[in-house]
Amino acid sequence: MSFLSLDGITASYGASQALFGIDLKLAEGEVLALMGRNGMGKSTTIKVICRLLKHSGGRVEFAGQDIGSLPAHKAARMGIGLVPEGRRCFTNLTVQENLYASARPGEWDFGKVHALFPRLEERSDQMAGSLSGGEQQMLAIGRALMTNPRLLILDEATEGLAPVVRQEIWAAIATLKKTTGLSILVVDKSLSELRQIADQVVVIERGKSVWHGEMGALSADVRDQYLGV
Ligand SMILES: Nc1ncnc2c1ncn2[C@@H]1O[C@H](COP(=O)(O)OP(=O)(O)OP(=O)(O)O)[C@@H](O)[C@H]1O
Repeated sequence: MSFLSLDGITASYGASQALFGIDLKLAEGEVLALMGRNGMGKSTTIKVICRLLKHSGGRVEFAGQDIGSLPAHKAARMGIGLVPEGRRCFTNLTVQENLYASARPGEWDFGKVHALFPRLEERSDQMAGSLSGGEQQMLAIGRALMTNPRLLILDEATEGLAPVVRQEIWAAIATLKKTTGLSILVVDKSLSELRQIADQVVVIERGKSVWHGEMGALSADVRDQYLGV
């Protein structure tokens, strides 16, 4: 049974329709890459999963439950942890306060987050707004982990970061895959890194899911047609 499943999801921003039929399945413990060119509907799909945007049609299930009528805070409480595009940490709180603010009981605590990102321990008392972009990204991931999610969603987690920092973030995601039973949904454009980590891929084109399958089966034709790589 799928841990997360979207079936025929449609959604709009006011009068402007952005999703025209998204189907997606993610099994427990797997990593799914959501791919597609700019503006195709990846972030909108994530908003529907996190209940930040109401869908107009279709069905969204998480952990065996229809979550279509839940508000965002209840979806979060069920175990959906989001690392949003643009990081969005509390810039006027310290690193430690940021982590504390999102903490919920479970195995993820300060110690585990610090072990994953030692830099966050070194910067504990520093204001989040004074961190580098990469450190803020680590903090955003740390914050999501402190909620003790069962599904971690990363929206463009490596965008705009220097190559060496991107590698640190990818290494942390690989560690999460290897050492936890977390299900992970990742939106990113770097195919070479996604290849190392994703089990499944869903490709979105103009608000519709047009291809899904195992990462190893993502052919050059599909890449040419939908990803432009
Ligand atoms: N708040 C909004 N109000 C109106 N339209 C929006 C809003 N957010 C996104 N859209 C539109 O919905 C469509 C899908 O956007 P979305 O951000 O989901 O794409 P994306 O695949 O995540 O793109 P990117 O890779 O550039 O982040 C686009 O046409 C976009 O212009």
